[in-house]
Amino acid sequence: MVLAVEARNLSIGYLDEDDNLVLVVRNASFSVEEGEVCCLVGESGSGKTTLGNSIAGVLPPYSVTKGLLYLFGKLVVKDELRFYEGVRGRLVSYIPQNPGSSLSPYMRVWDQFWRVMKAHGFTEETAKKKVAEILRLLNLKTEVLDHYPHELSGGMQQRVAIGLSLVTGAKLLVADEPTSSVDAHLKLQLMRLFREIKELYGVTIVLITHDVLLAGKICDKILVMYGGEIVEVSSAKELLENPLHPYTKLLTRVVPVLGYKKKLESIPGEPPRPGQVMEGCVFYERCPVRGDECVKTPPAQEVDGRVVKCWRPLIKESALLS
Ligand SMILES: Nc1ncnc2c1ncn2[C@@H]1O[C@H](COP(=O)(O)OP(=O)(O)OP(=O)(O)O)[C@@H](O)[C@H]1O
Repeated sequence: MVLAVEARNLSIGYLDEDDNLVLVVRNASFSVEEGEVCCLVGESGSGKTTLGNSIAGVLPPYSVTKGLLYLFGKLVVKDELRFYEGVRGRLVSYIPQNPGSSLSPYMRVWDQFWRVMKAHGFTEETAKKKVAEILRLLNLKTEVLDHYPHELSGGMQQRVAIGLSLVTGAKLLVADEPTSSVDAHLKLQLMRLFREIKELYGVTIVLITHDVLLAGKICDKILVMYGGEIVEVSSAKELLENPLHPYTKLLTRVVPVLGYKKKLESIPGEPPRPGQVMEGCVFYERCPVRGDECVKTPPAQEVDGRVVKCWRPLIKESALLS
C-alpha cells in the first residue's frame, strides 16, 4: 500500500503581531492512501485550508511548521524545513477556493493550457490531444479554448481551472472548497466530477469542505477537524452512519440536505479562538456528553479501525444527543 500523504505530529502556525506563534493546526497525524478521495471537513477556522495548503505546498513563507509530512514517501516538511521543489505541479496540483479567479484574464483558455504543458515537455500535438481528452471529461466543448475566461460562465471557468490542474499529470490533487461559488445542484455534479477524475486518472484527491454530507457522497475517507485538531478519521460511510466523535455527530445535523426539508440545528457555543491555549479536550466547552475525564487531553484512540480523539466516543448512540 502506497501512502500518498503521511503526516506525523504536524503542527502549523502563524506569528501574530507580537511575534507569538499561533498554532492553527496541532499535532495532525494521519495518512491518505494512493487513489483515495479524502475530505477534510470542519467549521470555518478549524484549520482545513492551512492543512490542505501544507499538502499542496502553498503555505505562505511566513508560516511556521513542526513535525513531519511526506508525499508519496518524499519528505516535504521536517519541522521548520520544507522541501517542495519539484513537487508542486509534478507530484501535487492545487485547485484554489475560487478556481476561476486563478485563471489569467489576459490569455485565451488554450494559451493557458499550452503555457503549462509546454513547461512540462508536451509538444503542441500531444498537448492538443490531452486537452481534448480532458475537455471531454469536464463536459466542455473545444470552443472554450478560443475564449477568454470572462467570456465563460463561473461553472465553466471552474472546470477549466480543474482541467489545468490535471494536465501536468500530478498524482495528487488538493481542492479547497471547490464548490463554494456554485449553486447546490452544480455542487454535487462538481463533486462527482472529482470521483470520475480519480477513476479515470487514478489520482489521489484531498478535498476541503465544510459540508460533511456532500463529503460523504463522494469520499472514501473523511478527516474531521475541530479547533486545529483532527478529532475523527473514518470511512465516509461509517462516519455518517455512526459518527464516533460528539462533534462529528453534531456536524452532520447542521448541514442542509438538498431536496429535503430538514430542521437545521446549530452547535451551541463558539469554537476555540486560534491559538487559544486549552487544557483537556478541544471540544470540552461545547460537548453535550463531556465528563470529568475530559479535562485531560484525550489520546487519538482506534475504534474498529477508525480513529477518534475523545474520551467518550459514541460507540453506542448517546441519549444526550438524540
Ligand atoms: N495566511 C494566514 N496568516 C495568518 N493567519 C491565518 C492565515 N491563514 C489562516 N489563518 C488563520 O488560521 C486559522 C485557520 O484558518 P483556515 O483558513 O486554515 O481554516 P478553515 O477551516 O479552512 O476555515 P475556512 O473554512 O473559513 O476557510 C484562522 O483563524 C485564520 O485566521
